[in-house]
Amino acid sequence: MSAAIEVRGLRKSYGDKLVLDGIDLTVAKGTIFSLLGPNGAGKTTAVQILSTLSTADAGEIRVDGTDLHQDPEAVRAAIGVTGQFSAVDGLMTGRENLILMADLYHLGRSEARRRADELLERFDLVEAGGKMAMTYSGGMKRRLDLAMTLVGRPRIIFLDEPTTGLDPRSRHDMWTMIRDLVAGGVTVFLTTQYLEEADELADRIAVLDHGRLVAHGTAAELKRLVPGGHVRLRFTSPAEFALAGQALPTAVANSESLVLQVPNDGSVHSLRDLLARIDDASLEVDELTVHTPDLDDVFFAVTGQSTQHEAALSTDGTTK
Ligand SMILES: Nc1ncnc2c1ncn2[C@@H]1O[C@H](COP(=O)(O)OP(=O)(O)OP(=O)(O)O)[C@@H](O)[C@H]1O
Repeated sequence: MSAAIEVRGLRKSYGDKLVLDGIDLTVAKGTIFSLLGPNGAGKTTAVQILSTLSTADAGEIRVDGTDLHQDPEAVRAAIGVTGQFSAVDGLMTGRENLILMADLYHLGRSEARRRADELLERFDLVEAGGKMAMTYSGGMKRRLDLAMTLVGRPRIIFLDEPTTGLDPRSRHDMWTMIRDLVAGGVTVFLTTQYLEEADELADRIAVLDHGRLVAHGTAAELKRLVPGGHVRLRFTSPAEFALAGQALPTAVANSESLVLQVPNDGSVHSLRDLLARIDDASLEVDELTVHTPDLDDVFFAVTGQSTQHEAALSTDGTTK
């Protein structure tokens, strides 16, 4: 069985700026693949090339078994793209937007209406279907946008940052819809800046940084790339902090924040052991938190960038 997407040696520059520097990737049919990277890493450029909207400088690309250079039309017929910029016309109702899209696929009048109603139902837009799209919330617009992408029944869908700017509730709704799509046999190529999103959804993840894939694998494989977890102990008194440093010699100390990071795998056994040592030394710990490696750690390890900015955005839901 051939892969849904196969890319070898993909390169792209804008002027003298090298944006994609020899990318290789394979996306299996019926899976969610996530291309993860910070702002400006080249994610949108990759999606634009794979979806025929832009051309590569070099590289071999097969989408749905078709060589993209030889037959871009066949590729276009197999894919759907939902980008950061919506195809939704705000002056038309949701239903009219869907019917217009169905007309572009020459579905015929009654089939177009039937398909529009089916998609309104599926994306929880039945009530909103008769209202102008400009009155929709951000989450509703994204759902309509995705519904419009599905009118042509694509086998492969490119979702470019589908939840950027959505509040946490709408983001979770979108995740459910993406999972449902894949359960129906569709392949999803998802770009995101949110580690949590890739962790939740993706079967495989590739991390793009400065035009190169710096890591790839399942979320679990990526997490294994970084050293094990730790327990973070925070103290209020510098004297107590110094004593703790002596009692726990393997800890990494930050004397400014009075924090010790003690290597620990987070198991009950090793936590009990650590608590016993804290007790034996009669240490007054102000705060104790257990930290197991997550994709944030991987991201930091492979790109050298902190994701605190993205993490903050992913919880408050504001736009990037
Ligand atoms: N048409 C263009 N002309 C010139 N430079 C471009 C063009 N499109 C993108 N770039 C540059 O290429 C780099 C990668 O951009 P791209 O939009 O692919 O990144 P991204 O990972 O999708 O970022 P974001 O998360 O901000 O969307 C950026 O430095 C950008 O300024």
